[in-house]
This record gives sequence, C-alpha cells and structure tokens, in this order.
Amino acid sequence: MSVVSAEFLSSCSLFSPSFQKQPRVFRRSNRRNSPPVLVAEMVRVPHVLTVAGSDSSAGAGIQADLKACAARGVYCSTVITAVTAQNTVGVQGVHAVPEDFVGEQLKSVLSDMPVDVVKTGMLPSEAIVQVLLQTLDEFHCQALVVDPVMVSTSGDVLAGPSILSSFREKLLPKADLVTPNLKEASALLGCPQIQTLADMRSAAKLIYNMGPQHVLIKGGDLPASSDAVDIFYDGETFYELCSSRIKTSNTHGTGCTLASSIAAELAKGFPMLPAIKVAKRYVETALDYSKDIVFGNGPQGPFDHVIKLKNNISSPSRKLVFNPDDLLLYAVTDSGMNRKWNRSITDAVKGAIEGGATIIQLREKDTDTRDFLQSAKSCLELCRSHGVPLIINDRIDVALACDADGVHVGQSDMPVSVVRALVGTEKIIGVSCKTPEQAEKAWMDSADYIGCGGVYPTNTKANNITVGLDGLKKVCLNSKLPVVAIGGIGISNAHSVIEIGVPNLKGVAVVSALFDTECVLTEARKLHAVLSDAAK
Ligand SMILES: Cc1ncc(COP(=O)(O)OP(=O)(O)O)c(N)n1
Ligand SMILES: Cc1ncsc1CCOP(=O)(O)O
Ligand SMILES: [Mg+2]
Repeated sequence: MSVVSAEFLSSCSLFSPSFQKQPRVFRRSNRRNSPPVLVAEMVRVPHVLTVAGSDSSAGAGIQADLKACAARGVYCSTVITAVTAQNTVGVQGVHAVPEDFVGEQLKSVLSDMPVDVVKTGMLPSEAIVQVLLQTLDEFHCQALVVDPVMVSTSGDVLAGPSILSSFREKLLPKADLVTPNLKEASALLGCPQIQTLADMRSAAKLIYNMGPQHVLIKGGDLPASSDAVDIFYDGETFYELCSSRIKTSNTHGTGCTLASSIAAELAKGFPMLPAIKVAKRYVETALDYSKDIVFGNGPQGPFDHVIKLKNNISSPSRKLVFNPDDLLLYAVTDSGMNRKWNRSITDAVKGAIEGGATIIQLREKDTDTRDFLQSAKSCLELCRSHGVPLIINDRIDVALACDADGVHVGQSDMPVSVVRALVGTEKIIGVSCKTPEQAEKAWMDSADYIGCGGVYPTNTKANNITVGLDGLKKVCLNSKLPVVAIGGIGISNAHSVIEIGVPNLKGVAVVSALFDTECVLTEARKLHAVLSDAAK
C-alpha cells in the first residue's frame, strides 16, 4: 500500500498552474499512517526520477542523467537497473540488478519524495519493465519520458529483443514521450533501416500508434546529412527540429542526456515542444563546448554536461584560496586617468604590478563592454603571470566572461548573495561597507573582504561620504572579514591608516595615488615601501 497521502501526490502535479513558480506550503509526515502536519513554508524544486543503468565511464546512463539534471537546475533521484563496466572503447560487462531490488528502489523514492517526471533509460529485462509498470500504476507519476535504450553508442547490446514486446505493448502506451534513435525506432517497428526524413516521419507515426503521447525520432545517425534533424510528432503535426551537426566524436551519452534534459524541462513545467527545443539546444551547446576534450582511447568520448571543465585548463596559475595579505597594496584602475596620461589599461596594470601592487581591480566606469572584456583578458594574463589576483568592479558579466579571480560590489550594486550564486564558491567577492551592520551582512552573505571608505575625501568618487579613521576602525573591529581601506589614500597618509593597528586591516586601495601620476611603477614602488614598513 502506498505510504504517500493523496494530498501529497496531488501536490506533484506537473501541469498545475502554480507549479514551481512560488514557494509552497505543503504537508508531510515522517511517520507512516500519522496525519500530515504543517511543517514549514518550503520551496518545492522540480524533480526527475531516472530509472536507468550505471555507466562506469560516467558519460551515459545514470551518471549522465544526474549531470544533465544538475546542469538544468533540477533535482534528480536514481533507480539503478543495471551496473555496466564500460569505457570509451565499449561495454565490457553488464550486471542487471534483480527486479525485486529495482522495485525496492522505486518504492523508496516514490513513497517519500514528490517526483514530477520519471525518465527511463536502460531496462535490461522484461521483469524489470514489469516492476516499473506496476510501480507506475501504484504511484501515478505525472509524466513519463521513455528513452528506449537498446544498443550502446559502441554497438553493444544493453537490452535484448525480449523486451521489445513489453515496450510496444505496455511501456509506450504509458509514455508522454518516447525518444528512439534510428536503430531503436527500427527495432521497435521490426522494420529495416530508416534512411530518409520521410522514413523518419512514417516511423514516428507508427510508433505513435503504439500509444505514447509524443514521439521524437533522433536523426543524428541519418546518412548523408550535414545537419542533425530530429522528427517530433504529436499525433497531428510533424516538426523537423534541425541543428547544425557538431563535428565531434565526444558523443557518448547524448541520448541519455537529451532524454533527461527534456524530462528536466518538463519537471520545471514547460510544455513538450518547448521542453524538447531547449533541451536540444543545451545538448548541442555542451557538445560544441566539449568537441576538443580528450578522454579515453575509444572512438566515442564523453562530453562535459556542466560546460566548465575547460575553465580550469586555461588558468592553471590561478590561486584557489583568497589570501587576505594580498590586500596590502590594492591598485584600482580608472579609465579617465588612463586617458589623461595616454596609457592603456594593460600598461597601467603592468606598471602597478611591477611596482609591487598585490591585487588589481579594474574599475572601468565608462569603457565599452567589448573593449572592457578585451582589456580584462589581457590584464588577466598579466596578473596570472605575476601571481596577482584580478578583481572586476561592478561587472559580474565581465568577470565571468574573462574568468577573473573575483568581483567587487558596493551597497547599491548586485547583492553579495546573488553574486555568490552567480560566480560560484571559488571567486573572491569584495564588498564596500561603511558601517558595522554592513560588515556583518557581508560576512553572512559569504563575501571575502571588505573595502571600507572613503577614509579621506577624494575627487575620484563623487558624493562619497567619508568615514574617517574612526569609522574605519569601527568597521574593522566589528568585522570578521579582512578589510582594505579606500579613499584619498596615498604616500603621505598610508602610514597613518595602517597605524590604527587593527589586525584585520590588511592594506590600502588606491586609485589616483597610482594612476593619476606620470609613472605608475615608481609610485607603486614608493607606496609599497611605505606599506611594508608600516606593516612591520
Ligand atoms: C576595494 C574597494 N573598495 C570600495 C570600492 C567602492 O565600490 P562601490 O561602493 O561599489 O563604488 P564604485 O567603485 O563602484 O564606484 C571599490 N571599488 N574597491
Ligand atoms: C572607489 C572608491 N570608493 C570609495 S572612495 C573611492 C575612490 C578612491 O579613489 P582615490 O584613491 O583616488 O581616492
Ligand atoms: Mg560599485
């Protein structure tokens, strides 16, 4: 008997109008048979349950489904139907999970967690299909995506012909979508090879007649075609979904990934055709990003579902952990000053680094975005070669695009918690604070350092209220984060700033003292000497 309340199950409705758009209040009980109790206001996240085989090389199967759902922002639970030993060369072994234990996994998940969409992959035996069908009857899922996995990309058989009749007669009639490739469509239909778009249309119609609500025939293997064309059929209309063919052999797991990405979009509440279109675009983007990645010795490698693997190759010299001592001489650029002294941003940064700047911030308030990005990339190269972190002021987009080390935001810029969600855990986030309350919030929001000022009056930032040395000291004493002082600081007063003698005041940030001068390198060198002396 189901241990889930009807009320709980009805809250899983994929097509409910309020689905997933807002936090919901829902009821649940930890105890069997006890009445549901109101626990708290909680955010329901979309949830796909994948019922598939494990791929030890992690390019396909359960592992691909998990990565795809994570990349698409959807929770994914897993019921493992088989464990395979495979790599980029082929499938070396298959160990089917006993059907009773597949049933146990299904019940564990479905009796406890609200599942929006069930997606199936490798179903290695008729008995496992049978258990799945029984469970689906019992738990009434809202949408079922069937990827009729039969043969791996390497040509190895993952589910024999014995399951074909269960697929045709029992599973497909329950499916909202079935996603065969050309070989799988032929196998389902027991017909010869599908070779043309016209064949694909006929196949889609015949498979539709087996009972699924929608059919997507994937034409990736269609011979003599420069584009990849899939045929989608909803019982009324055929849609040709075209995209340019990506020249890559890293296609292992494409089918699993597409099916689980479609399931993910359905779980978010999108209708079928938009879900397929956005999932296809995601897969194409991931394939294109991964086309030159090398994994394994076999003919078909995996691809990068998270579209991130190469970031770490391009910047091996990046420091992983922020070092507060880097705040000692914090050089902040200014486009107006560079124009005045007729120097490029890169030349300005070069002078600052060679003079001893320990961290650089690009604060380009009136530079075109494209030029800013270009300069940021060349400054990053320079900074990396000297082991100096590069921070981008205000522009999270530019920081992400050039893979800078961090960003600096003020109280009226993007909130730190949002910045953290966008830039991830490794980037440095600095935030401007004038008060202990702001400093406390910066800490709570997971910033890495505080810029406190203006300490002294300055012409560089208009209408900026000064906090003085007292305000600076107050912020430092009430901050768990390291602090850098900013505003009107130069060679004449840097010593007095550091001398306030608070351990978490780590340095000074300067604009005009370095960049509104004839020789940036000379000024940086002098300031560095003063700071090193004061820090002793
Ligand atoms: C190190 C450092 N501290 C403070 C600031 C000022 O940032 P913000 O308050 O956002 O003002 P703008 O610089 O954006 O005008 C900073 N940039 N760097
Ligand atoms: C960006 C900023 N934030 C507070 S004061 C300031 C300007 C600092 O410039 P300068 O070092 O020329 O006084
Ligand atoms: Mg700002």
